[in-house]
Amino acid sequence: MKALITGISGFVGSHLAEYLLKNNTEVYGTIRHRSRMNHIQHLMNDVNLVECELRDPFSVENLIQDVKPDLIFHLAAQSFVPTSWNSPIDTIHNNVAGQVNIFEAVRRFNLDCKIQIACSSEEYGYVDPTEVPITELNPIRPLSPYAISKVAQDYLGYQYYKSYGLHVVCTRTFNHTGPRRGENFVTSNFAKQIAEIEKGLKAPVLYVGNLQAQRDFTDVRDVVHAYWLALEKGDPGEVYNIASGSCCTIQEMLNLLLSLSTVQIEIKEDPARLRPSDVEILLGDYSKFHKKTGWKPEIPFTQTMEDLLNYWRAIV
Ligand SMILES: C[C@H]1O[C@H](OP(=O)(O)OP(=O)(O)OC[C@H]2O[C@@H](n3cnc4c(=O)[nH]c(N)nc43)[C@H](O)[C@@H]2O)[C@@H](O)[C@@H](O)C1=O
Repeated sequence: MKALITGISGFVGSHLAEYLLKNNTEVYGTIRHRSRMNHIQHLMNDVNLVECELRDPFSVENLIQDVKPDLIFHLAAQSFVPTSWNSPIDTIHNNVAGQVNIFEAVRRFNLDCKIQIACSSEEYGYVDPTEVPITELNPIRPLSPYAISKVAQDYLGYQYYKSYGLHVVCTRTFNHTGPRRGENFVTSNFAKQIAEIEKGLKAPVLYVGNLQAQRDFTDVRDVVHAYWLALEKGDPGEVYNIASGSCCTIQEMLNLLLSLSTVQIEIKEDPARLRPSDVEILLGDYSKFHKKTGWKPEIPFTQTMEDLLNYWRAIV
């Protein structure tokens, strides 16, 4: 079994590569010339890396023709919400064109393969507090260019399934974190600041944005297991929420991190961290996916946050 991971050098890509290798799957992954390889350095002898620019149809055609994967996990994306306000067209083009190029190449070469697309809870956007937990039938009310790009990816998956019979399974994943999470994202950003303060590398002041938002966090190691099951047992043309089924405010997540540290820290709001519009609450119902695959999250949130903090303690 040959699996292709787009964005293998990223946070989720590196965890998925580890998971697939343990499952005796041959792993191929796309990188770009400017990709940082630190997350997959330890896997270099076990995975096959292919340089590919997903925005370039020729590059993607060569990739699909050369690798001929049985499974594609399409993770590569511009995934940081604030960046999408600074460069909306770039985010939309990157995320949408990349996926269209993959679909078109698979279709044109008549490749018999299953494709998982990494969509997002951000697609739900504005959610009334009476509308939680969020099922796949909740309204889609995106609040950022990033969310729009994910809605487009999501609906393209449905359209290519209906129009051409491509085996596309869409996962709408809620927030996820764990070791190697990029430092821009809130859990990692706070954990890194704490690790730096503990080492005396930074004054004991932790900068924050909106602490009232509520998010549903799953461990990345549970998420990559879900992606595997999505292709093993999920139905093509279907959408599945991947979530933990509980949520906390960002303030509560911060309190948990602070409780794992011994240093005294002052909290300060940094206005630059506030967004033009923030999704207030995301709390997912993953029962559709559970019924289909038996998946449920296994790793407790406290464990995830402890592992994340220790990850930063080891590298700052
Ligand atoms: C499912 C979805 O999950 C992620 O999107 P996100 O929820 O925007 O993730 P985040 O970690 O940037 O923010 C979470 C919340 O935390 C608030 N917040 C407070 N203070 C800071 C702060 O200092 N930094 C950041 N980044 N956020 C902060 C911020 O305003 C927001 O309410 C991506 O993986 C995305 O790709 C995806 O698909």
